Amino acid sequence: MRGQGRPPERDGKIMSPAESPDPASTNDLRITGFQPLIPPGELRAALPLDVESARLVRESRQAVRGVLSGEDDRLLLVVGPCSVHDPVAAHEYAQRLSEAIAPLRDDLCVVMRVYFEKPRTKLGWKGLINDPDMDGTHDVQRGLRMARTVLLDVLATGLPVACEFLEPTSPQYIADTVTWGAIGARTPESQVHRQLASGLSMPVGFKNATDGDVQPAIDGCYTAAGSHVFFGIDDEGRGSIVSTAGNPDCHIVLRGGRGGPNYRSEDVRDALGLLDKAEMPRRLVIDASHDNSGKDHIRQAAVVREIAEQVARGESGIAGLMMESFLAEGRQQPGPRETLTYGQSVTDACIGWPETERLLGELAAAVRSRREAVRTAA
Ligand SMILES: O=C[C@H](O)[C@H](O)COP(=O)(O)O
Ligand SMILES: C=C(OP(=O)(O)O)C(=O)O
Repeated sequence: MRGQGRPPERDGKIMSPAESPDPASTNDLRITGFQPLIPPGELRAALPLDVESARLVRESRQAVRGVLSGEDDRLLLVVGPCSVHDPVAAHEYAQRLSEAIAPLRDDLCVVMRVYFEKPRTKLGWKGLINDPDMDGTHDVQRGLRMARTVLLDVLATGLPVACEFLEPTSPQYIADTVTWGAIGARTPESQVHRQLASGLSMPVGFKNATDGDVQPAIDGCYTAAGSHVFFGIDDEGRGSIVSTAGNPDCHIVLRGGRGGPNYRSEDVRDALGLLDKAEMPRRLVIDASHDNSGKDHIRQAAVVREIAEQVARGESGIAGLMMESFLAEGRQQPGPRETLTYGQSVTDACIGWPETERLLGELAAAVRSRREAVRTAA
């Protein structure tokens, strides 16, 4: 590690070269700290998935697979806050959503967005796991515990959950609770994330890249379907060589790009054409948020309605839809929890609850119309 002898210590912690420069050292010169992380198996044992929730995860993964393959003619709906920053508000949202979708289950296969890892365009709050107190103290151990507690709590309301996976080792701590995973728009081309997806136990959506290019997402699905060998950690937290079997349940997600949106029927047709060329199933998910709505929650609701119209007209390539929704509409700057508006996003602007409820009903109606359109055409 360092030049000669024992590395210097302060308060029982090994000091990094950045804290105690050693002119002879060539290593870790810009690392300012290492803190041991709880082993994944230990966190899972401390906050276990109960039998009922494990059944929910298994069955909902199977349901999502059915919708993605087209065997199940419902619409997959991944809906919830852009990010979770307040476990209490996340719980209230989950309870409301769980009640609201009960009568719509024949038409919608709903998974709640419970996102803890936020990829940033430049700088910004990186989510509850990375900085649970939103104040730069980065208590990651606490963040992991809080995240897992929220996941178990949402499952207890009867709702399956969706997460984006960003840190390559974080799934070891939480993925057993997750029904649908996302590889976000900043990472579909990343080999690390493609390898990661190849070992995940749930269906995974690869987003198109931030420039709007859909091909990296298609290549991501293809790559993740294969087996891989890469660096990771095991349940004890030991650095490991990880081997995976490959994930056959990957699909693309259209989320718009710098050049504009890609949710319209001509964009869907183009994307399905690319899937044909890649000899992949003609099924995709559309995210109504992000560059499909310019991160404007009012526009997002209009985009959801335009996608619902395509579904109602019989577009069978649209397997699912993503929507960012929370209790209060809009967004606010992250900050100390007690200063924030309850139930409002601290990342992207979200559709508020009353509009969300209306959209759920409209989407279910669109699915019923699609069923009818398909029957009539047959
Ligand atoms: O979904 C959330 C955001 O779109 C994503 O984290 C990027 O946010 P940023 O562009 O504000 O950094
Ligand atoms: C970051 C997200 O989306 P995207 O990767 O499409 O920007 C998200 O859904 O939280």
